[in-house]
Amino acid sequence: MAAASGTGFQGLGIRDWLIQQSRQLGIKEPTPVQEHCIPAILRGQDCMGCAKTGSGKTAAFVLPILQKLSEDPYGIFCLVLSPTRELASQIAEQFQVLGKPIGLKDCMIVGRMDMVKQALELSRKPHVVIATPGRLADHLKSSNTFNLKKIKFLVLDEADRLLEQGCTDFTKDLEVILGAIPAKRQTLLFSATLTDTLQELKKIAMNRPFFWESKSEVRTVDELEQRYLLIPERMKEAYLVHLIQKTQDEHEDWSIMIFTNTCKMCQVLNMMLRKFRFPCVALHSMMQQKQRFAALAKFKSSVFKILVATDVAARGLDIPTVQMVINHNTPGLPKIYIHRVGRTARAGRHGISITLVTQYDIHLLHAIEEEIKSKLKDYPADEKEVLRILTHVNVTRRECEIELESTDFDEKKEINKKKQMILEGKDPDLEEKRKSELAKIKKEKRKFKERIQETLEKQKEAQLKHKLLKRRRKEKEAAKGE
Ligand SMILES: Nc1ncnc2c1ncn2[C@@H]1O[C@H](COP(=O)(O)OP(=O)(O)OP(=O)(O)O)[C@@H](O)[C@H]1O
Repeated sequence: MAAASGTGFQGLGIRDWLIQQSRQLGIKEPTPVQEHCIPAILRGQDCMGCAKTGSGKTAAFVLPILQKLSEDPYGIFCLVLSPTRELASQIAEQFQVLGKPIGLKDCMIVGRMDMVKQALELSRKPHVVIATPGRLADHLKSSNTFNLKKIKFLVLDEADRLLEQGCTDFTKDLEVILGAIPAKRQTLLFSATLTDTLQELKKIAMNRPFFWESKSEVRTVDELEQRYLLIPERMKEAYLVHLIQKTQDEHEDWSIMIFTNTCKMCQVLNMMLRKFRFPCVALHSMMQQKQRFAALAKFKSSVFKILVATDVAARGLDIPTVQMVINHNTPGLPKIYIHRVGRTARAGRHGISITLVTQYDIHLLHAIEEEIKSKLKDYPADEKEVLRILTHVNVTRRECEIELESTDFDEKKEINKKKQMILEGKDPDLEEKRKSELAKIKKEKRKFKERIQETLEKQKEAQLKHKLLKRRRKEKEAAKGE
């Protein structure tokens, strides 16, 4: 990985015990984001760091926080927020390893895990709390056995995701959390894609933050080979099977992450690839949390070399063995593309990404290229081979869909949706009614528009006929006159 030129971590003010500890993780020379952000954080400034995927942003905040903690240890000293439970777990691991010499006590507060156990851990005043916003807000609302009134550091990892109103909207939970922490604190915000939400983020970091952004024009790393494959929609899965087979034949030791856009598609692809005897596991938000952690652990340890995931795995996950990312769907937002492909080619390693693009997605590909300031190259696939397996793959995929439909997968999805609404303080039945009324109004509007269109067209037709008749009449009269 490109190390910064300078006098190493010592020159940045990091103490020897932390330098020793970092070495054990292969962190020897600071990367540019570390070189610039660590001194600012040690000086006591708020900090916003925007650097490419896999460039060491986590250590850029973990190291100075641990150093400050070692000078004045108490609990709860630091709160880190992450958009996903898997990422929270990874950050907790970095804190544990680097903070071992000072006997760091950390605590992870994430959804779908035992709430009572978590409340007990919080009451024991850990030094660092790493949390997803929803679950932490629940604890703050329901418990008085802990408080966050003395925290010195607030970290928002993947800060732009925490602020945007995507399918999981964190803004209400953030309000609760920001209301429970002191105004006098250091706020640290990191992501590979901060710039869209810069103004909102600046409001959270109140004290004119130190802002550092990597200079390079291209927004993905040089070590990443970015390819695309233009294919017909109905051949997507056949191409996917072909790509995986080819990669496994040529590079036995590679791990592959496949991203797709829905939980259902993720489940179907996983089932289908397993029928072709590929060693794969799935990761999506409709799985139980224990299953999610277990799937990720199996993939990380290379027991399974293929992970089929939704965007729940797109940000932050650091798995060095991932050499290839396949986008089963072209991401609708360039930002999501940047994070997905950033799961490979990390920390200076090489990697390849292949994005499947259908006839309907070409504009998305152009938007991605414009945003990352780089052109993707065509991937040469063996079309004959794909045609040979096409029917078999499509039949297998259909079988998996039927198999999944016979389970309660869709029902579970509905139940999860309702649960989410209740948590957001909405009444699911009322919402349902509102939705169907809205759909009715839309339908009526559409019919009305269609009727108007029809009338206009009829009028136009009549006018044309009238003109035509007039012209013919004139022509006849002219002929008679002659
Ligand atoms: N100074 C360093 N030298 C070598 N390796 C490092 C250094 N700092 C961090 N790393 C390693 O680089 C990898 C990527 O780091 P990290 O996960 O912090 O990236 P990131 O910038 O947060 O990426 P993302 O935007 O995808 O979340 C990790 O395995 C980490 O241990």
